[in-house]
Amino acid sequence: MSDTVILPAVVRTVPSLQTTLALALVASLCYLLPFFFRKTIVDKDGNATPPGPLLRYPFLRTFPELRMDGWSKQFGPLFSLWMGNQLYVVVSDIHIARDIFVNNGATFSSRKNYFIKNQSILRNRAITACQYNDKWRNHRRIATQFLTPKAVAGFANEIDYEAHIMLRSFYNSAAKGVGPVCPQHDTVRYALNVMLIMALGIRTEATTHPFIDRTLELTLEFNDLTGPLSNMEDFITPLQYLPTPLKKRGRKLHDSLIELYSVFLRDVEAKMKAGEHVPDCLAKTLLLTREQEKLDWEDMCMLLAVFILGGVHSTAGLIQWFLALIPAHPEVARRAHEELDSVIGQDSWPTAEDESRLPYIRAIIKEVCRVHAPFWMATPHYSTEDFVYKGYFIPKNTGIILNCYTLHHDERRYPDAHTFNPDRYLDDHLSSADSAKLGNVLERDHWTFGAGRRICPGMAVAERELWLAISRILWSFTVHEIPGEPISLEEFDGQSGRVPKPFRARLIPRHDRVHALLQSRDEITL
Ligand code: HEM
Repeated sequence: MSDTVILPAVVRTVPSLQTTLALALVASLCYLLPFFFRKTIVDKDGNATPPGPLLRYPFLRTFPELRMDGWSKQFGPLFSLWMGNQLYVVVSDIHIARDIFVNNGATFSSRKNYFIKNQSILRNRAITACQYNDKWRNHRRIATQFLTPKAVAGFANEIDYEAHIMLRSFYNSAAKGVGPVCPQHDTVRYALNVMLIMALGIRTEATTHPFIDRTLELTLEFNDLTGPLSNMEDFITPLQYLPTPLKKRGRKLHDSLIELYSVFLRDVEAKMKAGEHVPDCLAKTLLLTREQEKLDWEDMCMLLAVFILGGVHSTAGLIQWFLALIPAHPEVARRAHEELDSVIGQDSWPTAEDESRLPYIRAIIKEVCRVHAPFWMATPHYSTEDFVYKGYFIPKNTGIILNCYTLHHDERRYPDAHTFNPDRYLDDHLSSADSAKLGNVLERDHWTFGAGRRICPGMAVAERELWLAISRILWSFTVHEIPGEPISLEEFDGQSGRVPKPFRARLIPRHDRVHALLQSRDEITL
């Protein structure tokens, strides 16, 4: 008998090494590709999510609005975008914006629970990080008591005074028009003081006050950690379990915010207990109503913090944009000066009440807001139900982006949109807050303050600050570039909230009354 072993048939069918590797590769690709490529979701009636780019972009952080603008032209005014595991729908048309954000606000007014911004830093507080729930309603109502036009009018003297002090500081630091002015610090201090007065009943009485630097440090850190589309950690869940540097910074920022605002809150509390006078401000209201409103200590600190985080760089940035733009537009400055000289004259300067008499200056401010909206994609909203819009499926838990950049450069609404041209607003007599309520969305001035139920509650105070600052700068000075120091009109990339790159300018007093008027008030302590 032969010793030959006959192998069973099954052994002969074992795949070769190459085949095994190929199969493993296909299996891995099947598993991995969905992490890199878009997925179209279809509802039970066959409606699919809007079209959009093929790849997923969890890293889209620098100037995402320019990418969005390109995609809106490629895929249409309602397109979708995947950031890692998160689907976004991007709205780039004003009619769709009204339908989604305003008419269907019940579905599109929540916020994504971002890991860094909402869970780590703000801990679902500070209004902006609250989901669409009773807590958000409650916190927004409490803050709004200080932000309605009527409430803001109650702070008229204080805001007027802070505008005066900012102008005086420009004048003094410019050595009466001879030297250069670097407007960053004074504009930020102006907006900061207005927020501090409303939130805490205090102001920084010196330009070198350490609180200015500390607040700015924390605000810039917040801006850096919380882009409008946010971070990889928000879109790639496993990263949340790793000790990433961003995670550490987020936690540290949370602790720093609580620590800083606790000091102020305790101070107000101590004064109230001691029976000392505390001016009406948010902190006082919070302490008086904390039980009735069911507020914990972190709720109160974060409500105070959001006045500074939301209301300082946004407003200051727009004033800086105005100062950066105006030297390049002498014709605009000339017409503004003509209007001021004929309506106000040189014996006094513009007040809040003069706004309706100075339509060209109001138009300049609206145009600055349009051309340099600090939040080009507002703050994305989040859907809480499945929704079908004109045959497109928008699933529950989709991020909704208001693409302000594209809306503000729509040639049908803003002819010659890339040109700075205040004339386009000459017939617009409304405040931005009133304009946002217009039934005809084509007449809304701009979308810089967002839309729908989440629209910026700080509009009235921001508009008053912008008005007093810009009308008075125009009344007091002509603004010039310094020879050899061209002012860059490039956006400076704070992740959330764009300001110009730091620059210097010359502010030359326009007439003899400027000196006397600016020196007529001194710094005070509150
Ligand atoms: C020119 C200055 C300002 C600009 C351009 C601005 C812009 C915005 C934008 C775009 C949003 C998001 C809106 C949306 O989700 O649709 C927002 C929200 C918010 N803003 Fe402002 N803002 C400014 C000033 C202020 C001021 C002075 C405050 C003062 C407290 C403030 C407080 C807030 C708050 C609390 C939210 C969150 C609202 C919510 O989620 O319900 N903002 N702002």
